[in-house]
Amino acid sequence: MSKVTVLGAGSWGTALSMVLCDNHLDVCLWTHRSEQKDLMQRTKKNERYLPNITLPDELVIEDHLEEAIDGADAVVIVVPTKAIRSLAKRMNAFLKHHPVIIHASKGIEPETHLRISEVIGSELSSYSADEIVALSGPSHAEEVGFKHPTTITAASQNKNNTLFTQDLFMTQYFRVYTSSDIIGVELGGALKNIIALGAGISDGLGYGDNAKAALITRGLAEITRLAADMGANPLTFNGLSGVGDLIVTCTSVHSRNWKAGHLLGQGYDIDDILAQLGMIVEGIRTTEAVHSLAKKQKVDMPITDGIYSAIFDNRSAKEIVDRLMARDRTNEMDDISSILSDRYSN
Ligand SMILES: NC(=O)C1=CN([C@@H]2O[C@H](COP(=O)(O)OP(=O)(O)OC[C@H]3O[C@@H](n4cnc5c(N)ncnc54)[C@H](O)[C@@H]3O)[C@@H](O)[C@H]2O)C=CC1
Ligand SMILES: O=C(CO)COP(=O)(O)O
Repeated sequence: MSKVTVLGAGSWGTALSMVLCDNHLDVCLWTHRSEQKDLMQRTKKNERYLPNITLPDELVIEDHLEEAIDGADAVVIVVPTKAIRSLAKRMNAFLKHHPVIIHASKGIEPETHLRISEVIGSELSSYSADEIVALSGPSHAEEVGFKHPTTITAASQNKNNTLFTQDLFMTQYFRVYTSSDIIGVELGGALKNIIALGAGISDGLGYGDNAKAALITRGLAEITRLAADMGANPLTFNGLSGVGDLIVTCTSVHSRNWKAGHLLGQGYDIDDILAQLGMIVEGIRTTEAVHSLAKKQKVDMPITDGIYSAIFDNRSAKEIVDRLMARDRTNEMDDISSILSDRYSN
């Protein structure tokens, strides 16, 4: 039986551990807080991050990193992206063997503009980013915890590792597709959080479905534009980790990014919002990263610019929407035509 270790006992790490347990794997869930380990062991619940779900008896909870990864055939990293680099650094000191490394976190490092697989690959001395697998798609932990049908994509340059990951996670209620476009899959998962903040802002301002559909559609156009510029296949954005994740995050009551945007739209202060939610809102850090990345790449991202102004320059949500609506007139298909002609002109 394969041993799979999940690093990060938040909502997503816990839900993914349960999927792996359903596949009768030997699953170890690691938390960096010993009090959380004790509580989860005692109550068989992860009350703070995934309430109302009972953890399987066979799930092993661990708080020692070295013991958690010892002998694992696969290690699944699911911590907030701000903790990825330091965790990978710690892992590097303990890794004596070569498990398949999978990550399910969604973001971009603001200081380097690196994707998560690139950050992990840069810290693990015996790995390259090309062999890391990203698992990403429309998948709220709360629904996976209830075993509601969910689809997701496992992406890597290493085909064997994507197929291995598909085997590990595929269950009756959790369907895993594979892809070789890890750039598109990782960027889709990261960038949709910015647009979800925007969808929340729009709802918080009391605007309706027309405004939200506009944000989702024009948001898709601008995140596809940046991703294609970074080397992604634009068609990946028609898939689960593109439009699929955009829809679920912009429209679901479970989304922390949507919730944070909703409160911003209602006029609350960002620090108060984060304290109130008590869970990671990746879109904030990703907005910071993408604001500077888009400037560097000279890619036009008006919605991202607006969200950045609302969060980091204290501009009112209403002013941001007015500014977006008053932009120069344009042809709807201009950007997608130029992406396709750049990609297929040679
Ligand atoms: N919650 C969800 O439905 C989904 C989340 N994700 C992604 O998964 C990643 C993790 O998110 P969640 O589990 O939702 O977060 P969460 O906010 O539910 O939990 C975060 C967890 O990370 C732990 N943590 C914080 N700093 C840490 C550190 N330095 N070292 C180790 N552990 C640390 C916390 O103790 C907590 O257990 C994020 O990048 C998120 O975008 C992806 C898909 C679905
Ligand atoms: O990525 C997610 C669903 O696919 C989770 O989104 P939130 O982080 O906004 O809750």
